[in-house]
Amino acid sequence: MRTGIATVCLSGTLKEKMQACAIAGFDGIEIFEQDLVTSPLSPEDVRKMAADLGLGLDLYQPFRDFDGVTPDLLKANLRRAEAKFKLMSRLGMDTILVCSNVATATIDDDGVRAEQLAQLAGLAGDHGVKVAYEALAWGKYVNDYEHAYRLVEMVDHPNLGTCLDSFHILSRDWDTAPIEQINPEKIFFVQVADAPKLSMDVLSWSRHYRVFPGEGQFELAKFMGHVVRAGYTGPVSLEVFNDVFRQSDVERTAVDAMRSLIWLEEQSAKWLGDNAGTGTDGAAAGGAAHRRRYPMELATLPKVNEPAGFNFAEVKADDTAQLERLLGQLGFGFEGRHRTKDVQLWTMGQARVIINEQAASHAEPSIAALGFDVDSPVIASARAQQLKAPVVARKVQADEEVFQGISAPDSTEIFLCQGSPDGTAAWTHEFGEGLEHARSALNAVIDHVNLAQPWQHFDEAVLFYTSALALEPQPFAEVPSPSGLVRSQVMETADGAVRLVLNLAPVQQGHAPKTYQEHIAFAVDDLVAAARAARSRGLDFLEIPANYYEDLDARFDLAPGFLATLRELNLLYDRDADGEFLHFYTATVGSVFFEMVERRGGYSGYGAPNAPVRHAVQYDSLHR
Ligand SMILES: O=C(O)c1ccc(O)c(O)c1
Ligand SMILES: [Mg+2]
Repeated sequence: MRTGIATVCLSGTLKEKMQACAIAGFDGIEIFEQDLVTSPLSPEDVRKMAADLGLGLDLYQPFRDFDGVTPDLLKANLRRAEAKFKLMSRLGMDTILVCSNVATATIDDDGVRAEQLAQLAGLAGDHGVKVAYEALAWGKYVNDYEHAYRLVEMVDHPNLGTCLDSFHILSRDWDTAPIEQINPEKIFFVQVADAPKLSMDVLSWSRHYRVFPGEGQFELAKFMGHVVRAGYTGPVSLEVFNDVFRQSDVERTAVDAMRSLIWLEEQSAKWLGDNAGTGTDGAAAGGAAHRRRYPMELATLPKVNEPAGFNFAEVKADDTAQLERLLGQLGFGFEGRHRTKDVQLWTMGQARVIINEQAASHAEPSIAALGFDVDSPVIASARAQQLKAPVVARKVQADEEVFQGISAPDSTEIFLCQGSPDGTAAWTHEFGEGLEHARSALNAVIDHVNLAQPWQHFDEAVLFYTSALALEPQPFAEVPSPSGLVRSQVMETADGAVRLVLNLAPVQQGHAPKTYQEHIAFAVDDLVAAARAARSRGLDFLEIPANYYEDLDARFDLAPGFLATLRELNLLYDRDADGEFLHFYTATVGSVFFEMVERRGGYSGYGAPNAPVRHAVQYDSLHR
């Protein structure tokens, strides 16, 4: 698959964008006109720079408001087009994108449009240029890709084809199957963008909220599957208008973009494999053995299953005393220090927490690393590296388990660990030599981990966990807090064994105390007993206001004794059709706090209705 990206996706100058695209490994780029017009580089400079960087200049765009106009306007439009064709020859480019008219069209007649597009194609032919006509979702008369293709067929000129843009097609819910009926020679270009499903006007949605494939909710593998089945072999190019990406670090965004295409390529191949025999090549029915080969080559990745569970969580601090005290009060047992490193192991059943003492001096406690149980750490690591995840190096001694580590977008270190059927971890014997192990009596597992994401890396994180770790993004929620709305995105495995909650913290204001916090939640069988035991050990609970319990009673009509227990122990409660959820939070140390939960029945949520209470109490304790 030939990969591409439009310069409009990125921040910086044209030169910076081109360099970042080359570093990220793109085959080619689309030059967005604004980037050239505002550049000090001459077209010849750009042409040379692209050649030096090994980047193809695959598309010049956009050329707007051409078709369906009065004769006067047509003349002016042809003159404008000719100037661009001449410019393209200086750039060494041969394909221009012409979008359907959104502003100046006054004649809604396919005959007239075809006639005008024929004149454009003729002129383009004189200059060796190919015109890719794209239906914008908000085009005045042409806003459907099938309509755009009908016009291309009517004109029937070798220099006129169509551009398929996944956003314009999927935002309007157009059926993608008919793409397979398009003559592949008439598909001059394919653009891909994902987006969250929002209900708003399509132009604003397109100009601000597009994201890279895997970061939104569009069925892009299916879209691409139809494109591949049509027989298209040209560039598959990202065109993502996004307010965040346009102001983020250009090299990093380019890598995020490349990751999305590598992942999309794999997912498209998978879709084709899973849907063999369902398309126009149905004659080949019979499944993978008879799978037809398509002219576009799709690369795949090392395959991984979703992780089976958390192997460990690691918190890091300069002064670890508070963390040790909290874990002890929760019921964790100290399993000793590592034989060669300054780290401690604390366990409660299968919940393993490492306290890392190697933090920079004065560093506040924070979540530093997560370990996941995978089938094969080597294969999972190979996959992550092919998806351009940065590798984390950790020193190990000869006889110690080697962890395969990658760095998540928020810098949390992710370790791919060898899972075991009974949930134990082989590396624990490296801790506490000669120590009488103070095993905790409680049976517990890590239930979920909640990580605060920097605003500029939120979408990148969703793609990272989706593509590298096979976690599934759930529809995101917005949780009100005193410092703003917190966007909350659950990423989890189908069986719920791994649950990660990504929170987009409100932007920090001035010198206000750090309001975003992260936590690790442990699931136990009997939360009330665990809370009583923790209280007897002096645990500092997050104190829940009385108003909360009145509201809870109004909503759920709880037995008075049960309500009194919840109130007495600062427990929170939720219930849905599947079951019940009880939980409590500890006070925060640095940016970390802990949660203990009990899931009853098939409850699979996170107590989302209680999240605003937690945010408000935490805010209050920071501002007291
Ligand atoms: O928003 C636009 O105007 C615009 C321009 C060119 C494109 O290819 C596109 O998809 C959208
Ligand atoms: Mg487009």
